[in-house]
Amino acid sequence: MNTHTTSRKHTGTALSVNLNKVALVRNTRELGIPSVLFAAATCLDAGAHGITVHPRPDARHIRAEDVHQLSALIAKEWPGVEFNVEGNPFHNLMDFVRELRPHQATFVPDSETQSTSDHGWTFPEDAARLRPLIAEAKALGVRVSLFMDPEPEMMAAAKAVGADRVELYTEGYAASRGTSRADAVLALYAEAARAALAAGLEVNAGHDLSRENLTEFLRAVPGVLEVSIGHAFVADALELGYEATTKSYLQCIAEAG
Ligand SMILES: CC(=O)[C@@H](O)[C@H](O)COP(=O)(O)O
Ligand SMILES: NCC(=O)COP(=O)(O)O
Repeated sequence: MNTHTTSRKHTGTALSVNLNKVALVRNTRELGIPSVLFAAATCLDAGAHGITVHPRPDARHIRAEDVHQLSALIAKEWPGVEFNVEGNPFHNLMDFVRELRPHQATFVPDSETQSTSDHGWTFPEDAARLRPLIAEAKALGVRVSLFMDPEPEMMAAAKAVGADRVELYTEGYAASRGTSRADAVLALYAEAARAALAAGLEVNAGHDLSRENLTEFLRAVPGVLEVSIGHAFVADALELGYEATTKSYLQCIAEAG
């Protein structure tokens, strides 16, 4: 592979592809397929702006060697692409931050055994223990994003502990669509984003975003710099392939204006 120097400069929201579920399928046999690296290269070739992984402590999907290999691949072949590593900073995430210094670390308050991420940080309860780890990651040159529920009143506290960004946990939005609460829930996400921006934070979003709900979300919620999408993306890629799926999600972002 040669170095891909095509500019990754873009306006609007960046698409970061989460490869957890490629690794989940791979891990069901000892054959090394589907390849996480091939998935990353193909999605990046198709125009994705970044790669996200969530190496959980039980290595149910993304393993430590995946994180190291993706970090090396992006650094060597994709200088303009962002690598976002998610995890609980009180479990295994800081080891990756210290060793690999990814562009971004997304702090997620998951327990070691929970089936998926299902809540954000809370303040003031989490502030004292988060502050030094956020400072350490930033001192290493790593942008820190805190996984947060859409709670406008929590955004100033997220800024106060040193976060650069918040990632709005969007499962609640996805689940509300088609219900009587849909408009109110989407309005809450917009209010949370405005509160984050007013506090001096940048805004990411993720969890259960899909081709069905992405454009509506980005039209309603201001200032979203990055969406990280994995489960629906990989499901779509099983039917459409990585290239067409990447281009389809980029089109959803473009249609948001
Ligand atoms: C933090 C978050 O919402 C997702 O990024 C997370 O990576 C999902 O984890 P699973 O892929 O293990 O469900
Ligand atoms: N931070 C969200 C993410 O990376 C992927 O979440 P999902 O699309 O797998 O739900």
